[in-house]
Amino acid sequence: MNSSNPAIPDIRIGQGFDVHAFGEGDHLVIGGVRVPHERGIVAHSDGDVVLHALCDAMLGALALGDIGQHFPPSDPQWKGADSRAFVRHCNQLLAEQGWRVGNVDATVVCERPKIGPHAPAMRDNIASDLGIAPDAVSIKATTSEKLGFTGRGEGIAAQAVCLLVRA
Ligand SMILES: Nc1ccn([C@@H]2O[C@H](COP(=O)(O)O)[C@@H](O)[C@H]2O)c(=O)n1
Ligand SMILES: C[C@@]1(CO)OP(=O)(O)OP(=O)(O)OC[C@H]1O
Repeated sequence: MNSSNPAIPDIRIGQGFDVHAFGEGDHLVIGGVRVPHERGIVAHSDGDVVLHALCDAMLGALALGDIGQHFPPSDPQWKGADSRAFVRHCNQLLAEQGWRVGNVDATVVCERPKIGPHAPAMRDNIASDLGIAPDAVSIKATTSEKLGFTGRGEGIAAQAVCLLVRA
């Protein structure tokens, strides 16, 4: 238990989920990695579903709202934004409240592109932005067996969970 307040446990858990539609373009940004693709992404920012799900997991762990409340899609300053900046900002919010991320586990859902070859670079990016080891960051992927919007190749989804521990 937390030595300063025995009523507050020393761990918190958060989860996040995000979806973006495919649109015009020739690449996606996933986990901070530019992945060549025959479609682009429809989004206000760079549309990085993994990092958006991660931000929501981090914010959710401390009940700090969601990504749209911190970085409103109506705000022009986030147009085309690098979502790694959102992750670093969320990490700073956690640090200010005395928390750090213990580990992250994320799953990307899409038929294509193949995520596996890019997963090590995504893990490195996230680990670097959170100041934790790459082996505390897991990136997995699955198709949806050609079912639903991801199965039809209309878009991409990601979910993430993270554990927070006292800094
Ligand atoms: N976009 C994707 C989807 C899947 N993978 C990898 O392929 C494995 C099999 O996927 P199923 O949906 O057929 O179970 C999956 O476990 C991933 O390793 C991928 O890299 N990128
Ligand atoms: C990231 C933000 C930034 O304005 O916009 P989008 O890139 O459209 O992505 P979304 O997942 O809809 O999250 C909301 C916004 O915070």
